[in-house]
Amino acid sequence: MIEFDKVSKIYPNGMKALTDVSVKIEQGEFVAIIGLSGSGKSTFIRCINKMHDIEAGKLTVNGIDISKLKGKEVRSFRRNIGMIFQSFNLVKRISVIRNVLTAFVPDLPDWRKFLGIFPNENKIQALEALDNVHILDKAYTRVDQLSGGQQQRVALARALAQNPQIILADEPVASLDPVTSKQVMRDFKDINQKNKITILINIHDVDLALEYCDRVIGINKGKIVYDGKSSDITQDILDRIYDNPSSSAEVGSESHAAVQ
Ligand SMILES: Nc1ncnc2c1ncn2[C@@H]1O[C@H](COP(=O)(O)OP(=O)(O)OP(=O)(O)O)[C@@H](O)[C@H]1O
Repeated sequence: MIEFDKVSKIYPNGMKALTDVSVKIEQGEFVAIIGLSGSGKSTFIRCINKMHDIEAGKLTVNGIDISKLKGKEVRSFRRNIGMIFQSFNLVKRISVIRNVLTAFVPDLPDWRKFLGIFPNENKIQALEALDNVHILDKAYTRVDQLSGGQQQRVALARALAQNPQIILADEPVASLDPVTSKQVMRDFKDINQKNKITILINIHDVDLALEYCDRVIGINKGKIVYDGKSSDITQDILDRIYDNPSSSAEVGSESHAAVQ
């Protein structure tokens, strides 16, 4: 379980990005974090894997108070958390499988790291992860020959190969076209249901959030203003989350309806 208890995050420049945030996320949930640009969505998910330290409150992950973790403990804690970025964060000039294999590097003895030789067991795990996201046929293709959607699937396979309990995804579909975005969201959903991995996604596309995620957390100026089922979201709730509702925040707005 991930538990925020009155968590506040203040950046060194004095910007209060999260204020008194309290929320619990159970193992196996699929949660969308929505809100205006700058509302604190990335900060929220990045605090969970300690990419950002918190200034007040308590943040526990599976009972561990993460503020207390140091050095090696942080690295081993992060092994349980896969991170996906909008920009994929892959090494473009090497093959898909080698990118996925990087998930195993921290556990390799130095001689293997030095020679870049992975045990067969790791190769099988990497291929299984690629199969899980329906991209096994691209295992030996160079990443720079793949489309954006395929690259995001490789990033997802790399996260899966870590065998994580939690996946944090920071705007994973923001740079993808609408059709590919849906495919990638479906992959997240499959993984969530099949492997019972907790998935938290920051997402700007409200329709995608409502279609694929079970729970929505709405953040406005660093505070949670909605936390509930996707199916309970109404236009009034979206207006509260987005202050000044724009077309992008409307459920089934024309721009999104066009892609369905
Ligand atoms: N490293 C930083 N130093 C100072 N302020 C920061 C830093 N990172 C984020 N902020 C500020 O904290 C607030 C929350 O930022 P955050 O990136 O969490 O928002 P967001 O909702 O993810 O935005 P977006 O949707 O644009 O990615 C913003 O006002 C932002 O300018």
